[in-house]
Amino acid sequence: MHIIGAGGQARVIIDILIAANQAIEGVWDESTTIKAVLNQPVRGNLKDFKASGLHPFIIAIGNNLTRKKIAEELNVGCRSAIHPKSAISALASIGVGTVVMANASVNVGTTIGKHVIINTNASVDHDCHIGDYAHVSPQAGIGGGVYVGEGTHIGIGASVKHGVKIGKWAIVGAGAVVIKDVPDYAVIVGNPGRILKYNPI
Ligand SMILES: CC(=O)SCCNC(=O)CCNC(=O)[C@H](O)C(C)(C)COP(=O)(O)OP(=O)(O)OC[C@H]1O[C@@H](n2cnc3c(N)ncnc32)[C@H](O)[C@@H]1OP(=O)(O)O
Repeated sequence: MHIIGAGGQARVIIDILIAANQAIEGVWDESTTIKAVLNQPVRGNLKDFKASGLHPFIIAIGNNLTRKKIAEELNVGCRSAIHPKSAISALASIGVGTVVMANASVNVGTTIGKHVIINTNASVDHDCHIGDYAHVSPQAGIGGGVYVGEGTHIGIGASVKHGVKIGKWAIVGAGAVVIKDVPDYAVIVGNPGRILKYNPI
């Protein structure tokens, strides 16, 4: 697998691939100063990678919008990375380019989109929909039947009540407790969650 990105997300994904006994072929990043990540050499930038035609690859970029932009440029040959110690229902689906980290759980009937991050210890319960390019942070808990729109970031330790609908490109702040629907682009903090502002992207 080729890794696009050479930051913290790349380190985590390389660790997952090692745990899953998958070979790492190289890392690709715009930085000219980072030469290697966890002993994996940086072989070139995104343009070099595109020109190489190499695959499969995974986009190891934490920023949801940047991940989307790169995914739209490199749309063939992408794979997901699933930690062997995650618990994914056989009746759930995981999209291409999605990362599921250690001790995360995805329950029955849930659909996870493409290029999503389900971070360490996150719990996504039954019959949820997690949109493309979303990120469910460590220790976040998503109840049954929750809808999360494209590009939305659920912050670390946040809780989302069952049945809630969260719009696209929203941010649920660290530790927030979401008990009612959240509009597109809203930034939610606190318990109960309230709108702090709107995400300007
Ligand atoms: C492996 C990993 O690391 S995964 C990444 C995990 N990271 C996260 O989950 C981060 C999630 N992001 C947050 O919680 C952020 O604080 C955000 C997006 C909610 C707000 O960020 P900013 O827009 O920079 O807000 P800022 O820090 O300026 O705070 C604005 C106000 O909101 C309050 N606030 C910010 N975040 C929170 C929060 N999570 N809960 C409660 N209040 C908050 C601040 O105290 C401040 O209040 P004040 O005006 O009364 O002083």
